[in-house]
Amino acid sequence: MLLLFETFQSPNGYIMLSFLLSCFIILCCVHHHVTLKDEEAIPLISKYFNTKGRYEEVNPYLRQDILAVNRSFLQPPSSQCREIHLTAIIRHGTRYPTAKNIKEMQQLHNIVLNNSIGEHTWLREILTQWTMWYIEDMDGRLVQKGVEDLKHLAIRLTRLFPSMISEEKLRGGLIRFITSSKDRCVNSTLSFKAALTEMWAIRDVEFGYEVNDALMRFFEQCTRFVQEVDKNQSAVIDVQKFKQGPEMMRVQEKIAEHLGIPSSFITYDLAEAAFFLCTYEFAVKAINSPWCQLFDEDDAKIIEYASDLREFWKRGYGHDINSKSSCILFHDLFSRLAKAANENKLRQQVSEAVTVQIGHADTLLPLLTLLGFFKDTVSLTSTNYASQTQRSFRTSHMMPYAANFLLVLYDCGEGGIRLQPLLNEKPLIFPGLTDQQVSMPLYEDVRKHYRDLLNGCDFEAECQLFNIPAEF
Ligand SMILES: O=P(O)(O)O[C@H]1[C@H](OP(=O)(O)O)[C@@H](OP(=O)(O)O)[C@H](O)[C@@H](O)[C@H]1OP(=O)(O)O
Repeated sequence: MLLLFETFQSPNGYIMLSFLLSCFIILCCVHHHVTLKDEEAIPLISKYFNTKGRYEEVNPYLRQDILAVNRSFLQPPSSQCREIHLTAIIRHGTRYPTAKNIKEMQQLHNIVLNNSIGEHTWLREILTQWTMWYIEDMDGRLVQKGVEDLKHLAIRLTRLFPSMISEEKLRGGLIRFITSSKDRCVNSTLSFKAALTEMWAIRDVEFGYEVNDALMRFFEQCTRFVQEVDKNQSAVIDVQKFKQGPEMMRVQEKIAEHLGIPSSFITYDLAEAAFFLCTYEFAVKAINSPWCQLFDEDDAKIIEYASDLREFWKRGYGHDINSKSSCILFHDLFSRLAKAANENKLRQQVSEAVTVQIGHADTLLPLLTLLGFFKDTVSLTSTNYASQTQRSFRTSHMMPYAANFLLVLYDCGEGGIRLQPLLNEKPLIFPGLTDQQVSMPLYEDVRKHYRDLLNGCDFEAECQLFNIPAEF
């Protein structure tokens, strides 16, 4: 220490010390700038992006390491537990806006560019320099980020469940892929499979997939849902009322003020289009777009609620048929669990170890609702926004791009057969199941809990237009 002190006492020592000090300061600045830059890249309102949100905002630890996993979440009750079946129902990855939304974006941008409307504010000046690059042909197609979303998810799931999603099981034909026919889902399926074949350098075998819209797009085939909800404006009357209500009117006025445009020009749809431009510029291009400057946190929470209100009444607890339209997927899931449990009981190889099903937010939300997840004590309505700020039914937390609902069946030996649900790689507790202590209840207890659905929930009966109660 004395020698070191003496060294720095010398003229050369001072030069060395100042050099080391300046290196340290530069490194701190670079680190701070990089961190700041990273933070600056993330819109402050990104946690309110509903189904237009990135997966990384639901699991922020992935921003530092996209392949990070936390096996401690799995918590099997004992070391005897081994996985015997895994079903993963996954929403496609990041996509372009739909044609419907692109039209609204174009309409908004044309108003911003029209010098004969209102006057120019500094933000409007910036937005007139922004190039409208979305075209209707994009129409919801998967983007490169969406390919990466599914590849990274596939790799994380092999790390979380190495005995299930494995080269041996893939080569053994024990992993099955089912997808919606939509381009974004098919390409998400191909991305998930490509991650596995690339990781294991499998070039000699092609692994197929099944297109099954009856399962993955059941909402289109449930006649009663289509007639009574999807095509029935009165089924979402609360959404319409909220869109015309005081909270949204204020958001639209603030957007108009920011743009120097008369508020009469900024309808709900154009306000939503501005919000979507912010979400897509971030999700697709990782840009904190000037469009995001049109909203503060309060505005974003209001627009988030409007979207949740729509999903609640169209895909969630608002109408019973919303969840009953997913009966076909529910029975498909539980019949596969029953088959795996039986094969395991007979000491046979489980013929379908892993099932990967790729669909939409509209696939997952009704199923989660049918199972009772994320249910609030009070319905979301057009008049209780203020009291619903802590609601469970919040698609920004549930349903980002690449959202995934997993059901993992375990054989725990003397601990019995157990079933663990996970959403977005985090464990869920089956709602209303008595033994809340374990995150992994007995499979039989889960079946007892859902026995009414298992014995009923008949898709044909539920979805026929004149729904005659089953007992007749
Ligand atoms: O508001 P858009 O047109 O984006 O709505 C899409 C759905 O997107 P989401 O509301 O879930 O963000 C899209 O669901 P996705 O999971 O496939 O992205 C759905 O397939 C599409 O038909 C649009 O739903 P809509 O209810 O028909 O507007």
